[in-house]
Amino acid sequence: MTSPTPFTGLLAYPITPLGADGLPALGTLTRVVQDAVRAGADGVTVLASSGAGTSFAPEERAAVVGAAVRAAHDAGPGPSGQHVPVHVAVAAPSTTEVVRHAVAAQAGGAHGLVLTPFAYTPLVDAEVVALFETVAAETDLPVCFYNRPVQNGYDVTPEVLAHLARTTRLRGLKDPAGRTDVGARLDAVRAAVAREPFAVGLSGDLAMTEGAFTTLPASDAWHTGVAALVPDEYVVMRRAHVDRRPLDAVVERSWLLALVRELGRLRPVAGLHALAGLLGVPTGPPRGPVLATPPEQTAGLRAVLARRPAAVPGSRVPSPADTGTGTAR
Ligand SMILES: N[C@@H](CC=O)C(=O)O
Repeated sequence: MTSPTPFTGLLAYPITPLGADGLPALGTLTRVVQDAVRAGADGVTVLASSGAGTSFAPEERAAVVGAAVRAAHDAGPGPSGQHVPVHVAVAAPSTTEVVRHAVAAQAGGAHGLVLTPFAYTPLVDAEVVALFETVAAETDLPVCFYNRPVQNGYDVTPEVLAHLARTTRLRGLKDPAGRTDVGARLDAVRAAVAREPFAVGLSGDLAMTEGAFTTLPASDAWHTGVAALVPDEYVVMRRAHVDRRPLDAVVERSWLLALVRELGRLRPVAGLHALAGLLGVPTGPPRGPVLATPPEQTAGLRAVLARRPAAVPGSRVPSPADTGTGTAR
């Protein structure tokens, strides 16, 4: 990373818990966000894919953003000694709607935006650039590019990132950790954005957990939905990865690997809701068309949870090594 950005460190992406009425359960969300912050997460992103952001109406999104911002603030300072930032994912099928979400997020106290280009037909560079530049003209918030090449049919190039880092407040990338030649990709992005404040981050729990102590290259950030539900173990793994202390992390890493492999057998968001329920975080199933995980498919998750390490000593103690990569908010 070339200089401070808020998209740095371990960034937890909570589900949006739902009540029996099908509406966002703000008390439960508050608890999830506070647990993640107190465990040592460096930031929180609501309403992304784990949080099923595109399934909520504007007033529901505003309530989620407000609850998350309050929760993160009330949880006290994070590892950097300052309150952790809350980012809001603002994907929508039209630029008008993205801008509306972005403006609302800023009004609701968000500290950053996470934006993935979203369309039925894969977009081209000029359309993506126009989208990000339009958002930048309407809000002051820093933006993280959420790159989803498989799902969106668009894979952002280092050149487009460099352009946007110059012309907008693009300050980060969330890129798949499982892509081929991820190390070369990160190097190419870093070289392209070297003149701007920019955090090069990864996502994909399986690739990150499998590779954390072997092939996974160093990155400024990990973006993860699983970390929002089991933050203690994730904080330990991230810090061990950053500090290159593999032996300290082996218990948590082994357990997380088993957990993410089980989650990989389930549908993505529904699997996180099932995990939440098993962890005592009350939530209904995600909104349709996503279906709830059938109870008979949760045996593997139950077995992994039964083997959860009893305690994660020291996981709530801030590590200068993790914040020393330039985090500043
Ligand atoms: N891709 C996830 C975060 C990483 O696990 C999301 O958008 O919620």
